[in-house]
Amino acid sequence: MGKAQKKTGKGRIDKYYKLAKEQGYRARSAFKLIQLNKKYNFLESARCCIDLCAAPGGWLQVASKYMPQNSVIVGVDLVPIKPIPRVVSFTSDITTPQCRNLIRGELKDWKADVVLHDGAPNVGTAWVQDAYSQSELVLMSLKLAVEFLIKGGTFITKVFRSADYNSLLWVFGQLFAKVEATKPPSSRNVSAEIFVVCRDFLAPKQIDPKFLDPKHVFKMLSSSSSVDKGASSNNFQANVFQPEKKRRRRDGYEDGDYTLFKEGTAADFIRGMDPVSFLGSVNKISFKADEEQEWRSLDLTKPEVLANCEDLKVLGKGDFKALIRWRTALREELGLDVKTKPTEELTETVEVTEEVDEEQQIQEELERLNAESAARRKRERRRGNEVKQRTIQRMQLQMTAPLDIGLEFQDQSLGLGQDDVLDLEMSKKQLGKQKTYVDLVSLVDDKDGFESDEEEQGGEVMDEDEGNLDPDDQNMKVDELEAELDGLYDAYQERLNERDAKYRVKEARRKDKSREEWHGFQRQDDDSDDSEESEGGYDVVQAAKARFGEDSDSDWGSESGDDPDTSSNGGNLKRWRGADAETDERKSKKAKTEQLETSWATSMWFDQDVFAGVDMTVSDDEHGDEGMHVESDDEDVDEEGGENAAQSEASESSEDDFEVVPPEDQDEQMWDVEHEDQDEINQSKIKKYGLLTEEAVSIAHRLVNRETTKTHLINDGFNRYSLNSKEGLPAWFLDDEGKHYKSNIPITKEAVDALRARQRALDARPIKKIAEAKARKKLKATQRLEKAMKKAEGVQDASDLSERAKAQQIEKLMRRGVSKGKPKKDIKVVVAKGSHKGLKGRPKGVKGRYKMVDSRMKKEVRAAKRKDKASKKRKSR
Ligand SMILES: C[S@@+](CC[C@H](N)C(=O)[O-])C[C@H]1O[C@@H](n2cnc3c(N)ncnc32)[C@H](O)[C@@H]1O
Repeated sequence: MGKAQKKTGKGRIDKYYKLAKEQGYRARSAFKLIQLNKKYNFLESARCCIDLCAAPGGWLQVASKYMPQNSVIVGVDLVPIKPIPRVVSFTSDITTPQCRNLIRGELKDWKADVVLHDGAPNVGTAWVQDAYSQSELVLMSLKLAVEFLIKGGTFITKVFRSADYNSLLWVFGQLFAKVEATKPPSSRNVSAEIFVVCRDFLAPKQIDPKFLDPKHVFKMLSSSSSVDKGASSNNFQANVFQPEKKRRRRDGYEDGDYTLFKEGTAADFIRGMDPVSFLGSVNKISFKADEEQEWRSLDLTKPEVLANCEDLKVLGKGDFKALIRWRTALREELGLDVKTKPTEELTETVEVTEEVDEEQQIQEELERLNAESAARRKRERRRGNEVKQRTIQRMQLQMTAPLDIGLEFQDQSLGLGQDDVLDLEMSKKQLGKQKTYVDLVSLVDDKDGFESDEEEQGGEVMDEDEGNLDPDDQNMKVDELEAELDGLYDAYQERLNERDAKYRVKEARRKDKSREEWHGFQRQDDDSDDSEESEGGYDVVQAAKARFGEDSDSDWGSESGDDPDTSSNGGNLKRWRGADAETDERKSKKAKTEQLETSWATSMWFDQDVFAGVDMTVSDDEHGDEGMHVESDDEDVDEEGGENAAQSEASESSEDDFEVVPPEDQDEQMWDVEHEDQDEINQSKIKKYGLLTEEAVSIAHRLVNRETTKTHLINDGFNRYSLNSKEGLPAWFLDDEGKHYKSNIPITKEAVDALRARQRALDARPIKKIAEAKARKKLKATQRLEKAMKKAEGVQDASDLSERAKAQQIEKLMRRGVSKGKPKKDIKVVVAKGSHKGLKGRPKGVKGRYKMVDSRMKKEVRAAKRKDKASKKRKSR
């Protein structure tokens, strides 16, 4: 595969660009004509050629090169073309009669053999030109071509594959014997352009003007595709009352209509037969005529109606309906309509006026839409509940972690492929057509007005719908919506956090306590030299070291047990011997603790609003276990358990023992009681880790240097950021405020340097793995020594040995005890080179253990390792 083409700027440079430069063509498009001519050979025999839309003149250069000497070549373009030998060029718009006259003036009564057209609307110059679509330009060039082409002549034009393409081909087919569409290799694949080569001009005596009239040629098409384009009256209706996703006018503007802003008169609206499509097609309703001015001053023309008439593109469904109601009332007032009976009766009436039918139609359509949307909401709610139930079941079966619930929940709510942002657009669609969401959305995209209304489709609130709901229902809906939005936000946060590597590590540690801290080695039995099992920890070892002094090197290993009271070797040994039984107990406790943690996390999770209303049965046992969790003797768990216990205790006591009393003083609400214990937490953190932020260190420096006082600091604490009530504010808002709405405490260079120095000191510590390896080594040494001592005791007690023999044996044992274990046997590595490769048997001159290696083997070993690693990775996924 070749290199991908760059798309922008100089990146557009490609083979043909370079070739054009080399060969002196003004545009790379010259090669398109060269290639077309190579295929159809129309230039060599041509005596007269007209190039429409010819600037900068690449095609003219080609024509001049390939056409016979003394042939006539005329080029026209909106922009001036630099002179080219043998070419006459002028500046004109090919859609104007002036251009036609200029060509006529140049050719006199000559006819052209070839008419070329490579035009494209000049996007970005004059907007009217922009709007003039390519297809219309093609039709205009055809109009000139049929006027100037000789019978049997060739017309070559560029068209874009669009909705108009077939219509154009049909017209070409009426005027030329052979019509072929082709894409020369130099035309970029990414471009939708295609060249149509029309040969053998039929030169009919009479050409039906409709063939060259864009209104006529593209009419069929627009009517056939009107459903798509949203241009038919039906669709306008749909646009107003059931806005569909806005479709851009990719096919260009409507015939003869090149403006975006349209004004309609009130008379048209009132007297017209299709008020709904009228509303969908204009931007403003004006009151200019005398009659309209009178309507304006009528009582039934309320100020809201007038305001609505000012800009229809910003109206919602309710506003449109108000306008329709106004129209009906006015028509009745003017005597254009008779007052109609209720809908049920109307259905039985056969002779109803057309307008009444229409109103009724709208009414029915609206009712149908309301019913549909209600059913859809219900379906969605049911589906949502099913998913929640399923997730809870899976949770109970421990098939999923609380985090997964968020993801599933978010998946089903946000839809697929929307995980980069908190997508309000999707959420509001998913969450139904609720008023709250409109409020939310209006914050975001109100500017788009009608367009956004259309794009939001069902998202627009059915004002009357809401009006029909009783307030309780509405409140419930709003609560539901808010809860779901909260859930979505949580899931979004979850997702953000999960992308954060630090958070992932934290989570992994939280879930797997064994990863959090290394707890040293667990004593298995005396002979075991497997060091994988661990209990104790480097930190504990260090602490023990600190407690018993650095000099007792051989002792500290034995101190690594959990019980600090056990200070002697003997005591530890006893502990270790009893460790088997204890380990089982500990394991079961640990498992229980983990289970408890999960259940705590689960209950926390299900405490969220979003699960309100879902029937969840959590067994009492699980709750009851929380107490145990607190009592767990595991150090780390204890810490968390303490917190959890405190929390659960607080919540329990608040539920059982206290009655919640609404605050008497409004001011009290201003205080952030939720984080009352934050100071304590901060203090304990500072005690444990020291000051951690530049701000804190800066303040500390200032205090030490007497640049500030405690009172000052307290006074500074009362600022505009400190007394904000957080009551009732959504979580996403508070999060955002937490990030940005806070005072900036100045930091000093010294503070930053101090923190950096501390960090460097921390980094300079031996890494955990080294510490672990050292500790392992020491543990083994201690084990060996103990073993030796035990054996020595046995030797000492032996009665059949002389004192001398005993002494010798004990010495030997002790030597073995303090030695570094069995020395590793030396294995010689013999590299098999040249003729030795692949030879079996001991190589000459090599004594002892040996291993033959060669380069092939090295590669194979490496490959095997690679494969092993890859398969491990796959398995772990
Ligand atoms: C792709 S360029 C033509 C390149 C030309 N074939 C060449 O090889 O140098 C399209 C040209 O169409 C011209 N054009 C667009 N609309 C026109 C119009 N209404 N009348 C005349 N020229 C027009 C633009 O000015 C532009 O120069």
